[in-house]
Formats: sequence, C-alpha cells, structure tokens
Amino acid sequence: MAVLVTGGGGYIGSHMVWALLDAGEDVVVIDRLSTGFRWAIAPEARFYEGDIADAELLRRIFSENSVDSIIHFAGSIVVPESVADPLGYYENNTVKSRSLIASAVEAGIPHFVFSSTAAVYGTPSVLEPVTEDLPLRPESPYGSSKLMTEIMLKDTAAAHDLTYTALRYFNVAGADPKGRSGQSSALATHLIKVACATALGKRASMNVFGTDYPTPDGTCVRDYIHVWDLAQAHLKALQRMRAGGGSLAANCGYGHGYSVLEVLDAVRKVHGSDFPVTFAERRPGDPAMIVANPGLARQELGWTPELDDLEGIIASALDWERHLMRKNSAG
Ligand SMILES: NC(=O)c1ccc[n+]([C@@H]2O[C@H](COP(=O)([O-])OP(=O)(O)OC[C@H]3O[C@@H](n4cnc5c(N)ncnc54)[C@H](O)[C@@H]3O)[C@@H](O)[C@H]2O)c1
Ligand SMILES: O=c1ccn([C@@H]2O[C@H](COP(=O)(O)OP(=O)(O)O[C@H]3O[C@H](CO)[C@H](O)[C@H](O)[C@H]3O)[C@@H](O)[C@H]2O)c(=O)[nH]1
Repeated sequence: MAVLVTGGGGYIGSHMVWALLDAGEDVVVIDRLSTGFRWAIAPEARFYEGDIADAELLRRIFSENSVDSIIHFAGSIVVPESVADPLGYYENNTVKSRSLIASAVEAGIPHFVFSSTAAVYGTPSVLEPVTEDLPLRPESPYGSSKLMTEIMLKDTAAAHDLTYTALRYFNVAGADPKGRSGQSSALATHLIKVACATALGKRASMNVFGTDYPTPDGTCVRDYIHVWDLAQAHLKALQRMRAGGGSLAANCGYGHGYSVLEVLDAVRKVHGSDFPVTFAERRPGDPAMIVANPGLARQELGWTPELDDLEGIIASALDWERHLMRKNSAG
C-alpha cells in the first residue's frame, strides 16, 4: 500500500517522505510547489504537481496508486499573514482540506493524518503544559482554519469509514540528521530559521517581536520540537491506525519551553559569535506562552522523542543553512 503525502515538497513534508521511505513505505506526493520545492522531494517518491482541491487529479492519483493513508501537510502556515489575509487562510487550509477529505471519502481511503497546530489552543488559561482536553481558543485565523479542519475530520470519521489522527505540532525546527532535507524557503519566518540565517550573515539583522509579554524575560515562550522526531510521530500514528486504533488528536512537543531570548542565546552559543538583533513591537496573533504536554502521544502512539535538545536542533538547522549557501553559490 502507498502513503499519499500532501505538501511533500515543503519543510516538514519533505522530511516525512524520507522517514516513510526509510521505513520501507511506498510514497506518493502531491504539491503545488507554492512554498515547497521539487528538488526537496526524495526521487524515490512518485510526484504529482497540483492542488489538493483538484478532485480530478486526486481521482487519478488514487486510480494509479494503491493508497491506504493520507498524511496532509499542504497548507498556509504564517500566523501574522493569516491575520492580514484571513479569507486566504480559510480558503487554503479549511476549504481545500474539505475538498481533500471529500476525495478521501469518495475513494474509501481509511487512514488520514492531519498537521494540526498548537495554535488551536491560543494562550492557555493554565501555566502548565497543555493537554488535549483544554478549551480550544485560537487567537489567529491560522489557528481557527486548522481547528475547523480538525472538526471536519471528527464529523467525517463519525459518518464514514475514515480514521484520523490530528497531530498538534508545537514549534517545529531543525533538519534531517542525515542532511537530506531542512527548512529551505528563503521566505520562512520561523524564529530558529531566521536566527540561523542572521548568524551566518545571510540576513543583516533580525527582530525580537515583543519584550513586554507576561513571561519570565518578557519574550514569548515556545516548545521547539525537532522535525525528525515529529516525522517519527507520524509513522507511529500510521502504524496505530493500521492496527485498528481509533481517531485521536495529540500534541507533539517536548514539554518544556524556551523564550525568544533563550533561543537567540543558544544560537549564539552553537554558532560561536554574536549577530545583530532589534527589539521590535509585538507581532499580531502571537500567544505569550505555549508548551505541550506530550503524554498522550507517548502513551497512545508509543512515541519516544530522541532529539530533545535545543542546541542539537539549532546545530542541525545551522548545518542545513550552510548547505543551502553552498548549493546557491554553486548555482
Ligand atoms: N512549521 C511549523 O512549525 C508548524 C507548526 C505547526 C503546524 N504546522 C503545519 O505543518 C504543515 C507543513 O508545514 P511546513 O512548515 O512544512 O510548511 P511549508 O510551507 O514548508 O510546506 C507546505 C507545503 O504545502 C504546499 N501547498 C500549500 N498549499 C497547497 C495546496 N493547496 N495544494 C498543494 N500543495 C500545497 C506548499 O507548496 C509546500 O510544499 C502545515 O499544514 C502547517 O500548518 C507547521
Ligand atoms: O524573526 C522572528 C521570528 C519569530 N519571533 C518570535 O518567536 C516566536 C516563535 O515564532 P515562529 O514564527 O517561529 O513560530 P510561531 O509560534 O508563530 O508559529 C509556529 O508554530 C505554531 C505552533 O505553535 C504554528 O503552527 C505555526 O505554523 C508555526 O509557524 C514568536 O513569539 C515570534 O514572535 C521573533 O521574535 N523574531
């Protein structure tokens, strides 16, 4: 049986494709290459260029491949961009996911893994790491667009022969330990990516967005998870559903948070030199602090993270950034 990866040319999707191939799976990718890259998709995967809402293309993919599972990464991912363009985010993340889910139901695909996000919680009402039963109160259209897809999946799973796992990722960072993929988009806005690019001189400077949050040092706190550990959680979710496990929404994070300033200090330490930072206004849509309680994923998926080390995550991100610099200078 084959696994269809939507958004397999993107940051997390390209790692997932490698993880699936490493595990001996047959892999098919659909990606419209809006933020992803053809070269980022492992050559062993079969690639279809197009949109997840193109029902005709999905029918062709399902007729040409024995797909039993979909892992759905394709979407728009930048929180402040979603505040400026909510309808664009509801279109690409919610409306198009609805179309993809309808294609899955029509083709009788039994298993579906969805890239959800910590942003579904908004700013939690408790200081402890969040569990899945807390109220879901997204603070950005991005978070709402993802929560709506979780709701569609829940209702669809109740009505049809489809089992889903929604993995609520916390802040994904780092690169494939074997150096085959990493965060490659020059437009990426993620903290660790931006800090590594600044440390290496690819950017002149960077901003710290907000220093007056109700956190120990005034900057936002996040739970940074290594992209390779995250890909392994998806493999576990697939195995569990194939073995008859039911639908589930589970956090993927490590259970401890770092402030923006702590992350920048770690980048300075790993890189070995300082770089320019500007203290700027808060960025719209940012919750002050969010950290995962990963107990459910550990217990239900049997997921055991192996790369829980901020400096290790940063070292792999720096390595990938250097690789991109060599690749670009070679033309
Ligand atoms: N990066 C994070 O920290 C993070 C955290 C939580 C959740 N997520 C979720 O993980 C998923 C992947 O994120 P990423 O960081 O790899 O982003 P990314 O932008 O690198 O990858 C998204 C991929 O989807 C493709 N795509 C977008 N819309 C499409 C469409 N309509 N049809 C076909 N292809 C389309 C893009 O070309 C790209 O290759 C997203 O759904 C995102 O919301 C990411
Ligand atoms: O140049 C930068 C970039 C980010 N930040 C700050 O660093 C923190 C982390 O920001 P990121 O952009 O790296 O990540 P987000 O927390 O905004 O969002 C990420 O994780 C979320 C889940 O927590 C979502 O799923 C989303 O897709 C993904 O981009 C935020 O406080 C942000 O304001 C800066 O100070 N400077």
